[in-house]
Amino acid sequence: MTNSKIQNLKSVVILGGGAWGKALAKLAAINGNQVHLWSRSDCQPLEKVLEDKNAQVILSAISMKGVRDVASRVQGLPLSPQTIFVTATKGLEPHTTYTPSQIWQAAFPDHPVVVLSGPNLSQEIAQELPAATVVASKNTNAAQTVQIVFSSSRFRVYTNPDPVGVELGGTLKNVIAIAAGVCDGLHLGTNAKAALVTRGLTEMVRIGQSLGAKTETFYGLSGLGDLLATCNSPLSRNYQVGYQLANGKTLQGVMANLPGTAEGVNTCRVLMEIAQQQGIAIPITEQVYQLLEGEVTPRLALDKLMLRDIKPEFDNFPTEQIW
Ligand SMILES: NC(=O)C1=CN([C@@H]2O[C@H](COP(=O)(O)OP(=O)(O)OC[C@H]3O[C@@H](n4cnc5c(N)ncnc54)[C@H](O)[C@@H]3O)[C@@H](O)[C@H]2O)C=CC1
Ligand SMILES: O=C(CO)COP(=O)(O)O
Repeated sequence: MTNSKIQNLKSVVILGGGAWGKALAKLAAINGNQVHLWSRSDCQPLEKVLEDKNAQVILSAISMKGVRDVASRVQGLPLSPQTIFVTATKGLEPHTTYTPSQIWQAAFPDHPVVVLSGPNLSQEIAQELPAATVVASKNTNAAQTVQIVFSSSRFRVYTNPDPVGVELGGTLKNVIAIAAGVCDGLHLGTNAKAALVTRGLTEMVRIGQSLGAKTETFYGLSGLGDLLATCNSPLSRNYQVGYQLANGKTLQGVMANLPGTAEGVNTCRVLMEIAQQQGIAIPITEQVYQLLEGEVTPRLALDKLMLRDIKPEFDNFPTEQIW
């Protein structure tokens, strides 16, 4: 290894020993970084791990429901002021509607926070199949440091200056993936799936714009890229939720047997709060919400989407400039 490569090696602590935490730990370790994976079932307490490891990078792959709790535990610990926080969670906090990076940034206002998100089904990454992702931060140096930690011949990492957009792409697509699972579970065909995913992207952009994201980001890896991966793979837990609901299972039954976390279920509820507060039209999300609440059947949800008022494809289309 060259001297400059050795200088770039980091002490990395990964919080969360689920499917994604394990896959990311493996990616950082193959580059020679010193990696410690912590999970709440470990015998070593979090406080002891962070004191011992003197982490330069702390990455959280905790599911949404645990993020605030873990961030508060880390908050009281003595860390180097240069420590970079990376968040790989794809969810929204109920009631506050905060994204994970907003929780980490509020807990550590003087530290750089980087979002890592992209089309990254962990089982494929664990099998060492090629994939690409995005690391986004307002702090360019921090994003570049994290890019080096994870980049390899099997994992291509891009930087992006729009952390909100990157984080929301990974979060919002989970709800559309539930709808895509329903679409496939009902055998509605390729045309229906294409329409659903495309209109789903429109909803993601609308919400993203209202929350301060850049529209272009949704057409990149962390938006469209992750939407395509998750809506087309039975490896996605969110897709599985929709698929099994379409096959007559109850939400409770599906969740009881799901391997790991399907964040889209909680995200859908939070999105309904945001959309109602801000008057944003999100018809697909609304039908997913009603389905999850047991208020409609998959077939009725489909009919309600197909029979909405007819309208132009785009809001505010600049017709005179085009024709
Ligand atoms: N599995 C995947 O393919 C990918 C997952 N993600 C996201 O990463 C996050 C984690 O996903 P997975 O690892 O798949 O889920 P998982 O269900 O396999 O693991 C979740 C982890 O969070 C930990 N956790 C939950 N609450 C906690 C608390 N209060 N205190 C401490 N730890 C707590 C669990 O112990 C577990 O280690 C989710 O937000 C998911 O959307 C992102 C990209 C890919
Ligand atoms: O985010 C993911 C792929 O990028 C994982 O999707 P699921 O959480 O639906 O399994």
